[in-house]
Amino acid sequence: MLKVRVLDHPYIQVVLTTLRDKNIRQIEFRKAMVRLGRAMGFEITRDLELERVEVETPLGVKTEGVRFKDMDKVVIITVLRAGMPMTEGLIKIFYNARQGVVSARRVEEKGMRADKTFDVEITYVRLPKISNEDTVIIVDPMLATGSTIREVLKIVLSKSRPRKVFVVGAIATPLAIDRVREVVEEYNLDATIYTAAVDLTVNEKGYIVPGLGDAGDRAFGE
Ligand SMILES: O=P(O)(O)OC[C@H]1O[C@H](OP(=O)(O)OP(=O)(O)O)[C@H](O)[C@@H]1O
Ligand SMILES: O=c1cc[nH]c(=O)[nH]1
Ligand SMILES: [Mg+2]
Repeated sequence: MLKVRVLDHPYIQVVLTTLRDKNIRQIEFRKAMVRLGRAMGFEITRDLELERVEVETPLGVKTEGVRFKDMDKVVIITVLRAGMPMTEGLIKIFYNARQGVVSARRVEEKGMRADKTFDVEITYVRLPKISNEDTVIIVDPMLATGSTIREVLKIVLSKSRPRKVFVVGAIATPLAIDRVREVVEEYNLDATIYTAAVDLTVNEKGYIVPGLGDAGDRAFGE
């Protein structure tokens, strides 16, 4: 089953607004993407299981507290290149995560097909071992036509069957959400999309509208 969580924390919405602003330059954009990743990671931990623990304070007194049960069962997979700054933020929260990368490029030269799909070129995949107890977090800020995330999900699922899959993006469209849902249903996954916004459309070139432009180019240069 697929859940979709639009993270409406004011801090997240403020950072998203910065990212949308066309006047923000490369370094500021990349730093904002790192902040977004960290803030979203913070919110995503609401969905992690807690367990009660007892600790003793320096005053020699025992007190009850909590810890995340499965913090050491998290794998973060970054979709290169635009996912890198978000991962830098997320890893501050999921500090024990093992990490993998999938290098994916939407083949924009061929254009978007009538059914709003792109060819996606996957040139490098390097994943750690993923067990069926792990939560896999896939990071790509832009879920536009969903062509890329669909291919990435299929690659990850061809090699593993994690307990949960979290897809983390800055902006998702309903079309991309539907394409993720198709894969989730095909593989009978427990999955959640976390996004800071849902923008309704893509333009004729497949860019999210209003969106924030080309996330990879804005963070790293055209
Ligand atoms: O949902 P889709 O229509 O597939 O589009 C989304 C993809 O496009 C962007 O990557 P891009 O191919 O521009 O690579 P980059 O990260 O290197 O810029 C973005 O980071 C997603 O991976
Ligand atoms: O709007 C979009 C669509 C795909 N990739 C991006 O970086 N931005
Ligand atoms: Mg790009």
